[in-house]
Amino acid sequence: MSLSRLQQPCYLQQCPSPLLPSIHLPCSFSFRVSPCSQRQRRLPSGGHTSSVAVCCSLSQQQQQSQVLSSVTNGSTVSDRKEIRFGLPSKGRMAADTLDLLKDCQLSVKHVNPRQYVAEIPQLTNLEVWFQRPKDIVRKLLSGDLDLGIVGFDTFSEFGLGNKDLIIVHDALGYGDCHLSIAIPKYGIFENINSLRELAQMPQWTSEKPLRVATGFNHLGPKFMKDNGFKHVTFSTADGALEAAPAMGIADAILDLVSSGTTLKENNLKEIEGGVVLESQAVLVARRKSLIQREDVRGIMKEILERFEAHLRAVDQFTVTANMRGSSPEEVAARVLSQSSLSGLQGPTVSPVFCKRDGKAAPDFYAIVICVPKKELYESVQQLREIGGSGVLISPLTYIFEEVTPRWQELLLKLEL
Ligand SMILES: Nc1ncnc2c1ncn2[C@@H]1O[C@H](COP(=O)(O)OP(=O)(O)OP(=O)(O)O)[C@@H](O)[C@H]1O
Ligand SMILES: O=P(O)(O)OC[C@H]1O[C@H](OP(=O)(O)OP(=O)(O)O)[C@H](O)[C@@H]1O
Ligand SMILES: [Mg+2]
Repeated sequence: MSLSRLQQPCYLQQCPSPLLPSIHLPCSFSFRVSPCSQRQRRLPSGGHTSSVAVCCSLSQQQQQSQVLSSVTNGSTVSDRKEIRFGLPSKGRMAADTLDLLKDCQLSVKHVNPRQYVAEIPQLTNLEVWFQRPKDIVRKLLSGDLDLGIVGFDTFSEFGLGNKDLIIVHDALGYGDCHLSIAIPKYGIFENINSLRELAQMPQWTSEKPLRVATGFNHLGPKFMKDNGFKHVTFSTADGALEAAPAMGIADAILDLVSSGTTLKENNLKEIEGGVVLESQAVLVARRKSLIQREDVRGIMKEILERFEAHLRAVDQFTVTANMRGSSPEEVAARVLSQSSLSGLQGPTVSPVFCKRDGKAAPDFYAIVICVPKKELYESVQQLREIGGSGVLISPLTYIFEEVTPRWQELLLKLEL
């Protein structure tokens, strides 16, 4: 891997309009695209990138899409040969992402936490780039990354529904949270318990709109508009949004919730119909990379198969038990009569031979089944009821199916 051949990444910066922190719908933003290096960057065509400034009255989404498509359709996509995988550099997603890869025998070799490039020795020609989640999405759009792992919320907020981004695995099993609107429990909101009631409050007028604080400047306005809010303004901040109502800066907030503790501690409540989306970590890819490069598809398939096999296994135990019986069929029928013992594809029943009258004869049968972890005790009880003994429980690491369902779905999405 030659790092000297790597392009300097291109930063897409979102510059709040002078109106901020109060953004009125339709939001007005300006965006600047500039190379991160001081020098101008040579393009494969021999041209140079230059700063692009967009500042017009288009909606935020239209503006962002326009800038992003000029980046994507333009010339930032290099003819590099490496495959680039973006992983969260810090925050909630970082450690769990590395753990998942490790559990799938794809450990990331990362010598120094301040170094942003690493490798997965099992996957040749793959570079891991550690980036902030929102930058992973932006760099997938600009073609500077091919694959990535981010939260679905970040994917939706910064991906803007762009068709060049594909979700390859939508449930990696960590980073669970939801994006939700929350209002104070007190004052004029005391008896407001649904989004409908909030929208119908007579207090909101064009002179005095509902003020929402959010870091989700794309999803927030879209959600409120889709839900019939006419008089609403948005302000933004990088964190601690829950303070905004008590500070008198906002009436409501739209932010991520997982345990709900931050809302509770700040005297805020969620309301019926107020969930914008449910989120967890997702594996994403750039459509063009998958379509144009067989090697990207190959690596994607391997990562996806390992993820699927591991995530399918992680909630299951292997259960082995001995049962007396007259034949494998009779033992199987007894096992299948129990709701918690049907396993993934029915039980494996093997004769256990012992010596009887000088001959080897099946005396009892060993059964092997997979049971969901949360049904373990129930399964053991059912096994005992049908004559099972010597029950052994062991963890399950992978379940590889004949075909990987999400890979089949991906090929369909790619029309390949
Ligand atoms: N309670 C939670 N609050 C925020 N994010 C959560 C929560 N639970 C899970 N997540 C997930 O973690 C991600 C946030 O991670 P992190 O805080 O590192 O990123 P960020 O806030 O987008 O980055 P930055 O701090 O650089 O702005 C979210 O996008 C979401 O997918
Ligand atoms: O439901 P909970 O489990 O309480 O989690 C929700 C809180 O966590 C996040 O904030 P974070 O901790 O990232 O701090 P920040 O707001 O300063 O970014 C999020 O923005 C909420 O404030
Ligand atoms: Mg954060």
